[in-house]
Amino acid sequence: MNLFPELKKRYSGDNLNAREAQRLAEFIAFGPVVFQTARILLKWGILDIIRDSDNGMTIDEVAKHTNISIYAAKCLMEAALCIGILFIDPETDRFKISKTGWFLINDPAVRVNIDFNHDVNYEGWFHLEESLKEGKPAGLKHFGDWPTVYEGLSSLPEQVQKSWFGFDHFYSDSSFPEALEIVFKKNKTRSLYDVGGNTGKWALQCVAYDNDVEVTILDLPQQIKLMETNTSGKEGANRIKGYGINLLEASAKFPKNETAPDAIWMSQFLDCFSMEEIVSILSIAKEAMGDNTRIYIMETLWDRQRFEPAAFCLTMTSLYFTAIANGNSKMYNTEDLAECIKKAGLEIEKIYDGLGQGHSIIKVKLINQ
Ligand SMILES: C[S@@+](CC[C@H](N)C(=O)[O-])C[C@H]1O[C@@H](n2cnc3c(N)ncnc32)[C@H](O)[C@@H]1O
Repeated sequence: MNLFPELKKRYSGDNLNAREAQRLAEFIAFGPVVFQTARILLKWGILDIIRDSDNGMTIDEVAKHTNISIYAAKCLMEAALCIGILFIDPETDRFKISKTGWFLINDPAVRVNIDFNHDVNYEGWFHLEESLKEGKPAGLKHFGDWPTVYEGLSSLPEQVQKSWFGFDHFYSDSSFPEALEIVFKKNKTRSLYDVGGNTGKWALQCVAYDNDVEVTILDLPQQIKLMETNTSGKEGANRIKGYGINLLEASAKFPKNETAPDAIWMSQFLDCFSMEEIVSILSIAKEAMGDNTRIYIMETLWDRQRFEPAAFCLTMTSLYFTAIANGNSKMYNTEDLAECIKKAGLEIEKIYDGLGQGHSIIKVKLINQ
């Protein structure tokens, strides 16, 4: 595998000594309670008050300030010590926030991931084994009886929707400014199909970027309704059209206008499908392309991450796709997507890396154009 340098360094070889390896194995064994302890420390504001204290805090002080029992404070804070969220100042014997605690409080990506994992994934991952064996999202059952999470998105409980969209938007939103430059400045785009356009966030940015841009959002019919409510009355919304479609249906076709679109945009979309389905969707897209049309695939490809924690998040997120989303898709690497693009009879023209939180854009054209 052609990994980016930091990943290659980290993932080539077995780099821990025996004691570190044993500790990591126990960290894994207690993974669920490590997660819940950290989440509760954040939710109850315990990490905040310790950070804001002048000189750290004792267990009794935390119990008093947060109105919890000394027993609860002791359990949480002793566990936090061993997890590495807190440390004891050797001079004062008081608990202080570690660097890891600081990231838990301040890193927006960590907060989004905690909410996503607690509200959307936590219970579903109990069914990961079944999902892997059957290629079906067995962990989705407790939310509803849909074949994939996408049919259920608009009817998920409010808090679950909030965390799902928070996760989805956090990653794509931060890449949109650079993506706009690539799609509209480096390439002359006037008409764009936004495939899997979701709530219309990208489409709104496209029409605001340039007064001549027209966007058609292709998404599941129930999602199009949500998008229309979300975009209604906003600047340029009259240049956004919705097109309800299930791209997994055999008869699915992109809308056919007099001229082919300049751009077909797929952001965080192809990761919702198996490789076989991706080939089929790209083949459908190909039918709608003209010589000058380019497909822009924006994905967080885990092998192209500059920083290892990002690759970690992405390979873990793959298992959300397994247990909750659809049972057959993942966060892909470059090789996988390149294979699908080739099988669909298309060609990679260029790959732009390092957008926002670690997105790449694969620009795709018809062969020999
Ligand atoms: C992960 S979201 C991506 C949203 C957005 N493009 C972004 O970058 O934030 C995937 C989108 O694909 C849509 N989708 C999933 N399965 C689909 C299907 N079979 N046909 C059409 N759209 C689908 C979902 O409704 C959802 O809006």
